[in-house]
Amino acid sequence: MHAHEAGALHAPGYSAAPEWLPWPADVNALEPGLWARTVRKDDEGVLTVADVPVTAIAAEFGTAAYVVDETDFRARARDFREAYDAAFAEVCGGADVYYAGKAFLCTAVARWMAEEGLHLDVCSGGELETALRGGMPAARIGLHGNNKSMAELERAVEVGVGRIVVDSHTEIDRVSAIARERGVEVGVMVRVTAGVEAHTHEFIATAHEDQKFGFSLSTGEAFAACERIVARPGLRLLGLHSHIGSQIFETSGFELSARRVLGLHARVRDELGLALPEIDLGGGFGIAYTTAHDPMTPADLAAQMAEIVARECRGLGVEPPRVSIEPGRAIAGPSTFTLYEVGTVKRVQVDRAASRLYVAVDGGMSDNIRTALYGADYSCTLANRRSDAHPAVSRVVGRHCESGDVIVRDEYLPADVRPGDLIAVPGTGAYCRAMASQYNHTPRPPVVAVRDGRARLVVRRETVEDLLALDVDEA
Ligand SMILES: Cc1ncc(COP(=O)(O)O)c(C=O)c1O
Ligand SMILES: N[C@@H](CCCC[NH3+])C(=O)O
Repeated sequence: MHAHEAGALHAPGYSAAPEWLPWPADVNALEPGLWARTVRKDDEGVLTVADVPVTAIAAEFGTAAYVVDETDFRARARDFREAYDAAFAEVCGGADVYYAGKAFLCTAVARWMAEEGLHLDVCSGGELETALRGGMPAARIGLHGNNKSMAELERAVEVGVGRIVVDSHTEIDRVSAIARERGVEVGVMVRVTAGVEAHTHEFIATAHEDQKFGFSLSTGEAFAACERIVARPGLRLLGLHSHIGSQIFETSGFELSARRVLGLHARVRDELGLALPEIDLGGGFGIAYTTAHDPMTPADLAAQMAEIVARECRGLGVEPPRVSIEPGRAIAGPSTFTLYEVGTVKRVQVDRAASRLYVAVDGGMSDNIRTALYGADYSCTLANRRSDAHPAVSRVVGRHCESGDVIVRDEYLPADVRPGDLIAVPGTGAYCRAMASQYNHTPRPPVVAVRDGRARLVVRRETVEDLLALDVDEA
């Protein structure tokens, strides 16, 4: 609602809440489907994770803090691995799940993924080193990126990553040169732009034609890339790769991209005489940030995708290659909430009929840029007590020097929310710590992993000393 609309007529019961946000039956209750699996509220209304109260987490580690339910993170990874392996068993002997580390990666997470039997998709030298330090076997790592540096490519070949997903003709030549110099053979996949308009935010769609990723299928570039790889020494073409975008809820986009990419797979067989052993259908599976989202389970997704691949392969008369996928958000996202402390509360009149509570917390766009960047919606709850106050339309904002510094645009909080209260925002495991900045010289929050009644740091809080450590003092 804008100021110039202040004179508009409003129906009785009008409030500043958007239509999709339902009036809460109990403003203290946790919305099912938004929280990690060991998260509850105790009798006093205190949020707990794996039986550890957030009041204790705040006291020990401070706020703002990302709190990850390790059991949940691991279980989601395992659910994907088992569901895809089972669904694709008869189609192509099983499937591999590459956790997309860009969603959130630290040494501990790399270790969890190695232990849970997943593969890992990295997209930079930094992610590669983190994966290795976490004990992920190099053979289970895939390297992505539209502009990998020579140093990154050399390191990837040196440690023997399982695959490099090539994104340009220049890169094909670079990897070939590195392989030849080292006298090794490098497995590569071709990133294919399948020309699919994924139904998601423009900034996170990646398979339409007019963007930077991959080789276009429709112009013949993708086939040309395959020909080039086959002709270059030191390269082994493993297969084709397509990723259509992120936060996607329907399988129709995957169906279209699978059909097109498998069409190219058939052409490579027919014209180059090569039965490529693999295909990767990417990640992008959506999660529930609010009650407006209704994601599919990994089992349903896997079953639908297995049916799509089997049908398309039958139609093309090709032997189904081994399938892999790359979920990031769907594994990391729901496992984590961000814990903040309230600093100030303001009631702001949005027009003649309605007001909104502006609840300012000790974080903001530096620890969650997604609201400002994509217009993402989040939910939240009062985490340190229960309240009998009536629900008030609220907006959780940060402490940065921007009016767009919003974390949760629309939510009901108890009207008596006050300084010193704790607020928890679920669904912040993906692309929050990973995209965190030090804007306004704000040290980045720690990541606290909780499991079996014990909380521990897996990423410590940044300090002002960390921030200053990069400055070159010319005094
Ligand atoms: C190549 C590739 N694979 C996997 C992912 C993971 O996407 P998501 O976190 O939406 O599953 C991305 C990011 O969108 C990506 O670019
Ligand atoms: N960072 C984006 C998704 C892009 C994924 C990387 N290809 C998000 O927060 O939704």
